[in-house]
Amino acid sequence: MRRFLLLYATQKGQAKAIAEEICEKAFAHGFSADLHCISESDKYDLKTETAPLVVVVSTTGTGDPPDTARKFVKEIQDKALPIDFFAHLRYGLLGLGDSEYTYFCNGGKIIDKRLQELGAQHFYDTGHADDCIVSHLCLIVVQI
Ligand SMILES: Cc1cc2nc3c(=O)[nH]c(=O)nc-3n(C[C@H](O)[C@H](O)[C@H](O)COP(=O)(O)O)c2cc1C
Repeated sequence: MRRFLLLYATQKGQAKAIAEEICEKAFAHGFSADLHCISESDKYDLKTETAPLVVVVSTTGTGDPPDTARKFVKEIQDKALPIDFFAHLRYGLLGLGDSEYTYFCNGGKIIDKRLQELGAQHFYDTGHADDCIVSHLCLIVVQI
């Protein structure tokens, strides 16, 4: 089976649930995911990772990454890191958020921007999932 690393950063559990679903769906397609919370830095090492990386990250507060991603974000924001630090990484990122907030999906955007600055490359376009759309769809369904 082809392996990939799947990290999630969640405040209330949604990003974890989505990551678990990705894991199941990927398995059915012949991929095996190493699934970890982004805070479990002893379980993965992006400096040496050769497999594709998938990150699912929500937003909390006023455009902040989840608390579980704070240490990770602090580490990758280290100005001393060389611009090719993550040049070996291929990744896809899904940001979760709600467009009712000013800083839509900003937790994901912060991580995405920094991974790019450090040389990582997308293997798939970044997605921004919007709670607001789901709420509107629920309202429409209720009214039918
Ligand atoms: C207190 C709070 C603050 C939030 N702030 C933002 C925000 O600034 N920008 C945004 O796009 N979404 C924001 N959201 C929406 C969440 O990112 C969204 O509901 C997401 O699906 C939650 O995922 P999680 O359960 O993995 O944390 C906020 C939600 C809560 C409860």
